[in-house]
Amino acid sequence: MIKKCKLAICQIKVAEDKAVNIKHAGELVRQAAGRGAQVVVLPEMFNCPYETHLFPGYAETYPSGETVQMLSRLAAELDIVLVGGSIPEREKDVVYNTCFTFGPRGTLLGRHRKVHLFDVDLPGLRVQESSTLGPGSEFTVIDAGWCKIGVMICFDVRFPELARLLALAGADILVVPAAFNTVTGPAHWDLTMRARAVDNQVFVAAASPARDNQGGYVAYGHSMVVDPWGDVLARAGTGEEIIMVEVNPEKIREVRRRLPLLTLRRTDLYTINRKR
Ligand SMILES: NC(=O)CCC(=O)C(=O)O
Repeated sequence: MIKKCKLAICQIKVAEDKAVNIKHAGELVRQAAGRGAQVVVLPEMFNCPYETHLFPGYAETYPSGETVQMLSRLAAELDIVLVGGSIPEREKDVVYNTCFTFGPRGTLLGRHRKVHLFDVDLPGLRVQESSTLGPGSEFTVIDAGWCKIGVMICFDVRFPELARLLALAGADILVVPAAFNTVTGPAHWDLTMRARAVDNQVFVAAASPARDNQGGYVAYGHSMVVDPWGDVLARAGTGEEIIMVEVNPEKIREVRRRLPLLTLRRTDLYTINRKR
């Protein structure tokens, strides 16, 4: 079962230069660990501007890629669980939007490839992730020692089915490296993160890049941690920031004992039988 732990989110500004991004992410992770964080989370595409046409050029392979090497080294050196946001990852001819999580010995604890690609056509926002990315096809729950972490990458969080699967598989915290934007963020960021927490009575930790108004895609910011009751424990502004909370397992137990949603489900009714 989950133990008390300190979790930090590094809301970092992403630049064009991959090497600069890797170095800068390392500096913020170091700061978070220096403040006592045992679990540190980075945002979606933290080593690459969120521009779909750039993903293949920034992509790297596991385990030789420079970003994954840095994440593994840093997790070992700082003795932390490092949820490495996401990066473009290449395997054979396919590029994935992938989150690598490393443990205190620098070993890979889990790899989540974004399952739901962000293909949308909204007023002021057209994105087609599937033009350069392939979708993952597995769900990911990581035993991180302190807690079990279910990983979803950004758009994945809009699909309650995935969050429910992760919770039923034992996740205590849904960690969401994300890059919502200034179109959908104001309408749905808080709502969606809080909804997944309340539905599943888990913690949700959502990590965004800092906002860069000069960028082609303007990230929303406002990284946040929500508790199993839906209360927001910490919320960043739009600039660079580290937010930190203590995750207390008692909160999951208390909320589930008083309001036993997961045990009161009527799973006997939840299949559609079409009668002709
Ligand atoms: N990078 C993403 O998946 C963005 C998802 C998003 O902004 C949303 O509204 O959903």
